[in-house]
Amino acid sequence: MSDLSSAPLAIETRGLTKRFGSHAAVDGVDLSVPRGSVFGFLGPNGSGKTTTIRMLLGLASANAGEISVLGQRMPQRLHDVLPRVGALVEGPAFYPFLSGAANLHRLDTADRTAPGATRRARVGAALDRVGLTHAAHKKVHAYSLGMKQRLGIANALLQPRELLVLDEPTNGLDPQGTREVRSLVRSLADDGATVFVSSHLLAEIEQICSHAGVMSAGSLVAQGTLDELRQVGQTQVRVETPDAQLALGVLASLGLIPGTDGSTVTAVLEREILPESIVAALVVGGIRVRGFTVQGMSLEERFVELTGEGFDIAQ
Ligand SMILES: Nc1ncnc2c1ncn2[C@@H]1O[C@H](COP(=O)(O)OP(=O)(O)OP(=O)(O)O)[C@@H](O)[C@H]1O
Repeated sequence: MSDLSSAPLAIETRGLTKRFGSHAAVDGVDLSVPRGSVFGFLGPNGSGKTTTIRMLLGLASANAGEISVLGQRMPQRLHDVLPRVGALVEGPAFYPFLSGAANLHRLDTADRTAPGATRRARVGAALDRVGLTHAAHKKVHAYSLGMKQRLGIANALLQPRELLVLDEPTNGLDPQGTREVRSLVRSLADDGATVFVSSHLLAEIEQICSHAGVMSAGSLVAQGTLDELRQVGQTQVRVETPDAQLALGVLASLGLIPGTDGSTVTAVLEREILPESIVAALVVGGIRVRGFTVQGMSLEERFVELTGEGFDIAQ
């Protein structure tokens, strides 16, 4: 990558690194987030997602590496870039005894790039966008967590944004709040913004994202479209048979490394071996085949393989 600042990507990093003492919380990360994508930034707790996001937004400095956001170098072009970016990181601080609308007015007033003349209309539109018009004049302490989170997103939407960066927007929400925030994220992308959303929930990423990047212990271990991420995984063959021990022998004789739980024999399919030749060998070997399937890895299996950790797939 010769000139990072001319990249047609919404976010691009090269060798991005952040150390806390001797510990690299983010370690040589090369992110490529296409414009118009909903990019899921996935990883277990502590894998470096928030630290990366803070560097992207100029909230933390990097020890090494380069960052480009909307084609501009960060943090050098911070003041040009930030007005084009809406962010929800660690939840904005709302005054509990002010209404949702009053809080947004206050936050918009504090933003020197926000035109005062259109403030009232923009606050109304942002509340409408996140479905909070009915609660605009309710005090924030009476909001549910999901409503507070949506108010945080409304804050990010007070001005038209090309990029939205949302750090774990459904964290701590009940299933209803989670559904509300998810469908909001999906609809934000429909408006044409690039959405960069972090999560430790695989199901969430599968439901709302077009692309994903996977963090593990500070490193970006994979990124691409969801389909690309599925395809790089291994393909497995699965034979259901009462002759499991014999089938193990047949598969092994073909050069595969099979395993069995008693009635099912599985093996990772090597590229040079065709499924039909496995079926033929089983038949020739007199194996009674009750079922034969060839399946790619699910995203879940792929991510567990990549990170070496189980993911929360709930919700
Ligand atoms: N200010 C800090 N000082 C020291 N260590 C830190 C600091 N901030 C983060 N870390 C460490 O850096 C690592 C990555 O943390 P980070 O918050 O970026 O992970 P994460 O993937 O966002 O996880 P989570 O979802 O739990 O926030 C962790 O080991 C964390 O303890």
